[in-house]
Amino acid sequence: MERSVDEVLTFGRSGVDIYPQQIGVGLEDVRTFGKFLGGTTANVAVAAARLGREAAIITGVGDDPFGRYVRQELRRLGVDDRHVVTNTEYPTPVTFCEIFPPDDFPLWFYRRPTAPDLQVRPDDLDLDAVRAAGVMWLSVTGLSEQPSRDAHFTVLEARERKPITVLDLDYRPMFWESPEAAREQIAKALPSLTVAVGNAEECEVAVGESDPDRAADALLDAGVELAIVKQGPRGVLAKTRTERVVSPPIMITPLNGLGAGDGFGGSLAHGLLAGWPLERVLQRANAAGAIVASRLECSTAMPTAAEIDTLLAGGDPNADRNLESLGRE
Ligand SMILES: Nc1ncnc2c1ncn2[C@@H]1O[C@H](COP(=O)(O)OP(=O)(O)OP(=O)(O)O)[C@@H](O)[C@H]1O
Ligand SMILES: O=C(O)C[C@@H](O)[C@H](O)C(=O)CO
Repeated sequence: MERSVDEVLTFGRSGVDIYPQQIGVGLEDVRTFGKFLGGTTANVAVAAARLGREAAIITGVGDDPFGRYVRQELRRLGVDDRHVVTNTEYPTPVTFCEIFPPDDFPLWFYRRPTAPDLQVRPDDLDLDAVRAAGVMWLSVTGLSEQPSRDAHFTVLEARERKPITVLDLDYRPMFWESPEAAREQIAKALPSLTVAVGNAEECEVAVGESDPDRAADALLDAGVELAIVKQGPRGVLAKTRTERVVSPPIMITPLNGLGAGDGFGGSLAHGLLAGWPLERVLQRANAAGAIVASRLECSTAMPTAAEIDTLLAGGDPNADRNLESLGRE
């Protein structure tokens, strides 16, 4: 039976992550790579699916083997691909990274002049699905160029500020002429959102504040009901108009921090839908982010609820992982 309502519907980047299997060396010296589903919003959808949510993604893929791989992998990981648009003009993008633990993970995007996920048009959208979704999750990159920008604002209009409508402040400078250009579009979007989530640097771009408290206040002033400022290995700050919660990080040995924010995001969507107290939502999202940071890749690194429980109980959520997925040869 075809599903009609998505609990978590994301909209944005998808592609293939080609990540090195040697750690601590530049791409010029990497010998072998692994192939994984990637793209921040694809990862968030997978993270939510892994936690038991019915998740789907609006995105575009090329009419090529990597596009077929993205669809196949989305389905394998529990994400519905019925809103995925096949674009015959541009290839599915690939993304490389370099892994220099504990905190340096340069990303190399191959998606010029554009990628299918930024070519999704307002006409491609199933607005009934957009309106019905429990969580609608958008990211800032989707605002960076047309026709994706119009499609994003069409989604926001259709949602009529229905909770839970989230903007991931995810700012990747290569997609923008300047931080100011991004800030202009984010400012237009913020009044239509109920949740904004980003790290301190992204908050600086979005609202001109990198201090976590001031950034959260500025996001609330701009119209959201919940503002979350992620601070990597320093944990998170979340604010509503009546509550302020600081959630400490869960210690883990980091391998590749890329995707930690997406693991956090999928778990955040799950916890907000469950209606848990903010403190529990954040604690589990932090644990999810930490687990992803301890693994090589992004999408297939997203934890199950049992793995989050294990980490929170002081155990090792990677005890049963194979060595390759932990970046060890
Ligand atoms: N090294 C780490 N150790 C423990 N927890 C971590 C670590 N890195 C990230 N986390 C957890 O994951 C959450 C999200 O990570 P981070 O702040 O790096 O997101 P991000 O900047 O959006 O990352 P990305 O966009 O690369 O996925 C953090 O709030 C934290 O709880
Ligand atoms: O988000 C992206 O598009 C980059 C990735 O391919 C990768 O999955 C990642 O860094 C997730 O945040």
